[in-house]
Amino acid sequence: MPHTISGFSKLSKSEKIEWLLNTYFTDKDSARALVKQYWNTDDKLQKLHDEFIENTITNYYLPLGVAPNFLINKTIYTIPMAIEESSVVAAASKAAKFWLDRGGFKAEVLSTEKIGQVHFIYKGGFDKLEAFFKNVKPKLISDTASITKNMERRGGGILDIQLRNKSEDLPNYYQLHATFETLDAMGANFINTCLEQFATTFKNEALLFKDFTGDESNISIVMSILSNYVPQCLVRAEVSCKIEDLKSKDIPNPEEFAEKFKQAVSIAEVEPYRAVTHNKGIMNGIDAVVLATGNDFRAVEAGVHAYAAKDGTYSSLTHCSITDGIFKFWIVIPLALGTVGGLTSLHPLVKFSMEMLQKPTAKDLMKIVSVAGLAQNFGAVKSLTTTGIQEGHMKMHLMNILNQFEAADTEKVTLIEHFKTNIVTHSSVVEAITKIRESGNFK
Ligand SMILES: CC(C)(COP(=O)([O-])OP(=O)([O-])OC[C@H]1O[C@@H](n2cnc3c(N)ncnc32)[C@H](O)[C@@H]1OP(=O)([O-])[O-])[C@@H](O)C(=O)NCCC(=O)NCCSC(=O)C[C@@](C)(O)CC(=O)[O-]
Ligand SMILES: NC(=O)C1=CN([C@@H]2O[C@H](COP(=O)(O)OP(=O)(O)OC[C@H]3O[C@@H](n4cnc5c(N)ncnc54)[C@H](O)[C@@H]3O)[C@@H](O)[C@H]2O)C=CC1
Repeated sequence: MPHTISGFSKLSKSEKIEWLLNTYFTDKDSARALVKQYWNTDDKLQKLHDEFIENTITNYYLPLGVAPNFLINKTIYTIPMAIEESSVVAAASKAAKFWLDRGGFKAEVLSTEKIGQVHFIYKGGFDKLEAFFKNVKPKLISDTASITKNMERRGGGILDIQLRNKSEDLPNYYQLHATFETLDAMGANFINTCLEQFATTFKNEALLFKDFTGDESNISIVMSILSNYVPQCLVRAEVSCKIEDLKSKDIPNPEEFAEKFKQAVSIAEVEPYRAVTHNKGIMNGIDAVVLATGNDFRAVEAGVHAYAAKDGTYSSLTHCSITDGIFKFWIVIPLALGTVGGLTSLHPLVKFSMEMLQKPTAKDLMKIVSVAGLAQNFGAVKSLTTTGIQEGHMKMHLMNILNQFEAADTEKVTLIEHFKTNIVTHSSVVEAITKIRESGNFK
């Protein structure tokens, strides 16, 4: 019967593993061997990974794939993608190759402003609070001088602090709503440190403000934290070409394709059930690059989906137009990314990815990630509106099914050949593998 434990965090790594094995596993030797099999043989490298998080017992691998041939604003990139799902890297690569001959991707950063808030409770008149805020605002800024000095030297720092009255939404609730420029850093730690200093100064100065009476001076700070909703940290990526230039092996009738593609995007703009899946397809590309470059994918996910719902209904992040014979397809998304800080200079494979991306600035990375999302969506919607998604997806997923059945290399060769001309479904693969095994040819 599993039991709880106190002081688990203080145990050594081996002790933690032994506790787990004794508590949950019947075949302890196999479980121990598995955990250890995933340790890196280089002890120093393993220690680095152990120390990224807490209570580490082993490593959890994800494949790192690459999608070549991305032409973005006249530069060619090979994009690193860390993802577990088959066909994503292939679809991105295929879309990159498709647009390579059609002018490539154009991307531009529209804005780079990050947001943080001090949430507080104030019991008194708003006029007095406003007067206090005006009075204390310069000190809020000056008290953070030691924190912001380096960021300001680089050209960033605190952009503004506003007082916001939210008391109609929640009794006595107000905010300091601050905006920041964090340049090549995602900025979470910088922003949170500034906010906590704002909170301290704000609370202390309120106690001294002579116009506050009674309860008014006793401001209660609820919390100070950055927002992962960054609608003023936006990037736009686009592809476009003449409709007739869409013609290719898979697109024999470009007019019909363009219309149907645009309809598919329009459906995702108005129908939330479709929009969620449409955007999931976009996030296949975005998350994979965000992960490969050591960025915070939870922060990106939360911010992107909030942006998709900004007009009150969850909607598509991409858009399509056909005007004067020109097919245009674009994405606008908020992305708070870093190319310094966080894991970016610690994880060896992140450093490798950054070098492959030609050492991007945060703005460069915003463009690359938005393009990965757009390309991914192009690949998925192109398949959906032509062959259907299963043909390509299952072609790539075939290897996973074969591995589930522990197919030998010889069996794989035969079955891959067989499925070049047959439809891949889970049951058709099971049937085929059973058949060749029963024939006794390979085992
Ligand atoms: C899967 C493909 C690319 C096959 O497409 P294909 O036409 O069979 O590929 P091909 O063999 O003719 O190769 C053409 C190019 O595709 C790429 N490619 C092709 N195969 C590979 C491979 N093995 N490894 C790496 N790259 C590959 C590669 O760029 C290659 O060029 P080359 O390298 O030969 O010069 C195509 O059918 C496709 O793009 N399908 C869409 C798949 C997709 O979107 N998958 C995402 C997962 S499904 C999902 O989660 C999202 C979804 C669909 O629900 C979202 C939504 O609903 O919107
Ligand atoms: N809600 C959220 O999203 C939260 C996220 N986090 C985590 O915070 C981390 C990111 O925080 P950061 O403050 O970005 O990282 P960080 O704490 O590593 O700081 C990066 C620092 O790099 C320095 N720097 C050097 N060159 C710079 C340049 N060119 N531009 C800008 N800064 C430069 C700055 O001093 C900057 O503060 C991520 O690991 C994230 O997962 C932490 C708390 C909350």
